[in-house]
Amino acid sequence: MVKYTIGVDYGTQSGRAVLVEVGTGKEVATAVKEYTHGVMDEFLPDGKTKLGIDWALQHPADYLEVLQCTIPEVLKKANVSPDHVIGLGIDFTACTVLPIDCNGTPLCMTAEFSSNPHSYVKLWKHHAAQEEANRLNEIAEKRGEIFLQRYGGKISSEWMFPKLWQILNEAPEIYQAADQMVEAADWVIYQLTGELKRNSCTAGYKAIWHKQDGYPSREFFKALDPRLENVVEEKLSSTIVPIGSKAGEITEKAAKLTGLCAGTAVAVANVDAHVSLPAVGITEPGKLLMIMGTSTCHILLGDEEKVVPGMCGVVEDGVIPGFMGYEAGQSCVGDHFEWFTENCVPSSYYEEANQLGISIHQLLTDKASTLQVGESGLLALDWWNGNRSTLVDADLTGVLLGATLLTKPEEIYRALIEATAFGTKMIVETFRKYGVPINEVYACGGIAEKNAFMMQIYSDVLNMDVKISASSQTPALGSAMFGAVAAGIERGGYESISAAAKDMGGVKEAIYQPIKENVEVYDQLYKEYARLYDYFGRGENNVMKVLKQIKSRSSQSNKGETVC
Ligand SMILES: Nc1ncnc2c1ncn2[C@@H]1O[C@H](COP(=O)(O)OP(=O)(O)O)[C@@H](O)[C@H]1O
Ligand SMILES: O=C(CO)[C@@H](O)[C@@H](O)COP(=O)(O)O
Repeated sequence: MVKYTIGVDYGTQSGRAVLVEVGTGKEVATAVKEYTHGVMDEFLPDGKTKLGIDWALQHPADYLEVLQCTIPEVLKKANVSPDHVIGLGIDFTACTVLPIDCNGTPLCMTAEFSSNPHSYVKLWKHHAAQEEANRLNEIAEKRGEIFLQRYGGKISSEWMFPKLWQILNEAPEIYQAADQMVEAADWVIYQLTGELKRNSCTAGYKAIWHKQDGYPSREFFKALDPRLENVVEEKLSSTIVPIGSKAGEITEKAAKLTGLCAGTAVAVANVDAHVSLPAVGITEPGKLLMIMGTSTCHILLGDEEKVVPGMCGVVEDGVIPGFMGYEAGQSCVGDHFEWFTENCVPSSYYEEANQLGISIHQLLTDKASTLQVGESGLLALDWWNGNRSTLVDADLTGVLLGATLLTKPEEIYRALIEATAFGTKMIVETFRKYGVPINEVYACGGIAEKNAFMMQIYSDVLNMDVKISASSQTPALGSAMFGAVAAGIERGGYESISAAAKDMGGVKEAIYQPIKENVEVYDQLYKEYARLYDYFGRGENNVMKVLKQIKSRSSQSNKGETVC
């Protein structure tokens, strides 16, 4: 009898489920659910409570809706009975964190706190804790905290402790009322199995947890703020469980929600980027995977723990047990293009796209692909949502250089694509410079799937072959594979994620290869990009931060509305 496993991938805008055949990795059915509340970056669901600059929230009810809609849909589409499904795995954006009470209820879903913005899920790209991150980094550096090295020298404002500290500073009542602060990934597993177990991947990459040393010391937290001295015991106390293990089984309640059988094995939660590595078949060092969507994450295995400036983190067993897992990232990739299409493209382009029956992205890509490398005279810095690696600074902003009265939308679109490719090259060069080899490059995610022209640019800029994941739902496939590992051999699954990767992961046959003439021009453009990167990013010209301060002051004095 054929067995199946399900993976659910929680992205920035939607959640997707895929039903996969165990053994072959064949994706039998997929279903997507856009989040009902989307990303809340201006107002709470009441439409009145205004959010501050750089806020980004989600609503946890949307996560349950994903389970409720997509799992029955894939079972129905594939005509598969739930008792043929042996396991379930999920992956999530991270650090995406929420306060819950002692029953596991999110504080934003209680009458008392539903109009308090700090009670909601702080999405990975919530960047309003930069001040806390700056203070944390200063204090950690002064105290010579060695954990800083494992995070490239800086803790990002996207990660757990800056976000918790922001809650404590701005809404101490929420901090007090929270029984636990949890990654959304772990909260969903809690809803499925009835047990709160924290996964070692988010704990390691996002919450400064180390397999041997645990969390930073009480003294460190006390030095940040005396109220944080016992943050670990008070707010993060539940068990940390290694990825690749079983979290529990579907409860009766979760069976009603999902249509799965009670008792189905559920894997410990994982992160969307990290879970993708085995799904493209990577189980060894030297192979960099770019997970390209709203943002890009770069995941790489290594044999040794090296200190690489500006990486997001190196975590033992963080991706595949037995290896060091490295992460780096760019906070703004697809978001960059979305912003551009929503704000800077004339209606005539939309009309043309409509007439041709293609998306605006496709139209701009088609037009951009007729240009020669360097023809537009434009160069951009890809910091529309800050810089995650290698500068770790959410206060950096975008730059477009070289525009004239003749500049066309497709030229800017292309410059934005190139900027993201240059940003990736900077990351690749930094890893290599600090002793972490990168010999091959792979890509997956929405963009790797949808935009061939962009992938060719990456190959040209990196001057390397780029291989593409065989799956169009790579994170979900990776999660499904972890689901099969949670089920174990006795239920028809796998003993390890490496064994599952051999059978179920892989890449497409077609490979993007660098085009020599393009490589030469891109080398010149990259030199200029690297100069701008240092100039604006390493303190030579702090104009971006000055502008941000002025913006913040002006917007606060502008209105009488509640601004959080
Ligand atoms: N053809 C395209 N080329 C480049 N970017 C695209 C294209 N189509 C959509 N995008 C961008 O891809 C992003 C969504 O990526 P996807 O991988 O589907 O989701 P997520 O990041 O939520 O997992 C959006 O930011 C969107 O602007
Ligand atoms: O930061 C991480 C993983 O560490 C991602 O979850 C985050 O960049 C969001 O990913 P997406 O762009 O939504 O795929």
